[in-house]
Formats: sequence, C-alpha cells, structure tokens
Amino acid sequence: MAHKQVKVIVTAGYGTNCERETAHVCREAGAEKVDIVHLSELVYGEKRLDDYHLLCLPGGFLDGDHLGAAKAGAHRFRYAKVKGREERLLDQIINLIEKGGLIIGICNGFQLLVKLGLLPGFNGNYTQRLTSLTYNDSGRFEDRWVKLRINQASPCVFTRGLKEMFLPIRHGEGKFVVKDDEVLKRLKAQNQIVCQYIHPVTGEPTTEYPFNPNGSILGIAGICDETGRIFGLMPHPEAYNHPTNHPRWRREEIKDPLGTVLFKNAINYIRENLL
Ligand SMILES: NC(=O)CC[C@H](N)C(=O)O
Repeated sequence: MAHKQVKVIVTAGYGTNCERETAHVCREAGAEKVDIVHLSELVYGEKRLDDYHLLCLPGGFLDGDHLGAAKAGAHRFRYAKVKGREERLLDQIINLIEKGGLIIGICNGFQLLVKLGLLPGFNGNYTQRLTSLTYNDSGRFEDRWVKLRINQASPCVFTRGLKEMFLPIRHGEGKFVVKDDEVLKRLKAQNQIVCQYIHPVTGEPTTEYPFNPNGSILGIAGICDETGRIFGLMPHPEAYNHPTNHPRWRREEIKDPLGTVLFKNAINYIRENLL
C-alpha cells in the first residue's frame, strides 16, 4: 500500500519572508511533504494549490505593502490567469476548499485572506469582502509578544484544545475592522472569532494599548470561516516552534503551548478526514 502523505504548500515570493520557518514548523508537526512554492510557479502552472491538503499563506511584505498590505497580492490571486488556462489562483483555492482542504493565513497571509474575501466566508461565499486589516492605531510597526485567549466554542480545527497562547506579533497593519455591525454580530454568533488579545491582569479581551497592539475591534487577533477549516491570525505561531524562542525561557519554566500545536491539529485533522 502506498504510504499516505500529508501534503502542505507554503507560498513564497514577492516579499514573503516567513516561508522557511512556516515550512519548518509543518515538518515538525509531522507533515510528510512540505513544498515552498514561489507564486510565479503557480501563475505559470508549474504547481497547483489544489494538489495539497493544507495551504499556508505566510507572513511578509507582499509587493512591499503597496496600496495596503496584501492588496496587490490579492489582485494577483483574483485576476492573474494561470498560464494557458481560463483559471485563476483563487479558483484553485476554492477548489481546495471544496475538496475539504485547510488554509492558514499568518499575518500578511491573514491580510490576504480578508482582502480576497475568503474570510469570513459567510454562507460559503468566499469572494465577498466584509472585513479588513488596516493601520495600527499606534501609527507604527509593532514587534513584540502578546497574550491571546482562544475561543473554545469556535469551529476552528487549528486551535482545538487550546485556551490561551503567548505569541509574537510583527505588523504595521493589524487592526481588524468590519464593514458594519451585522458582520460583527454574525462573527460572534457563529463563533468565528477565534483569538483575541487579552489584558494580562483581567485576562479579558481588550482594546487597551499595548496589550491590544493595533486597536482591533473586540481585540480580535484571528478569525475562521464557518467550517473552521480556514483560519487567519495576525500573531506568528510558526515563530514559536521551540521553547528557546520564548522571551523568558532562561528565567522560568515555560508553560505557554508552542505555536506548533496549531499545525499538529491541522495535520491530525487531515489524517483523520482526508487521507
Ligand atoms: N509580519 C507580517 O506578515 C507583516 C504584514 C504586513 N507587512 C504588515 O506590516 O502589516
């Protein structure tokens, strides 16, 4: 019997800068095949997004953040035709979703997911843009670690079993905003708010700076779609893949779960449901 492999694609190029760390954490989490693929290889039809079980859209500065983070990148996915075909990269992503695949967008990847409309994906509509990520209230790039609460009632398959996390952030455009109150109500009602920045003393979601690094509404740091298979977040779980990444590892016994857990959950889900 052929050995069944969990196949992961990590996109790269045009200013992406977290692809190697993201690929590393997927291997650590147990994926057998992890390919780093340049976006131009996808546009040239040399590789396909829907040949994989998990698509990782990593962090970085796609197209130099021109026009707003991931904005130009979203246009590439939405409009560029795959060489020789009447097909766009977004069509391949939708095909991957229809086949039951998983997607994680980290930081710049989360910005890409919301700017494409893949999130929040209400009613399985993956092209309607209802939310965005915009400039931090502080007006500057924020680079440090944050405390997060994980919503255990959320359908998100990546965060199963997690209650709180401590993860690094590094972004200039992380403020989550919604088109109108209806969108926010629905995100809440459907438990699509997966993680929120919390106050270290009260332990409650907060809009207070610096605990909320960007001014996100309700302290939202990450959301998922209705199926829980598409997940986007501003913090970088891939950058906390070993205890020595933790800022206090020399000073205390580290209890915060590694970011690797998110990828393990995804890979277990794939083994149980897709292989
Ligand atoms: N680390 C990242 O992916 C940064 C995303 C984006 N370039 C920003 O500054 O907001």
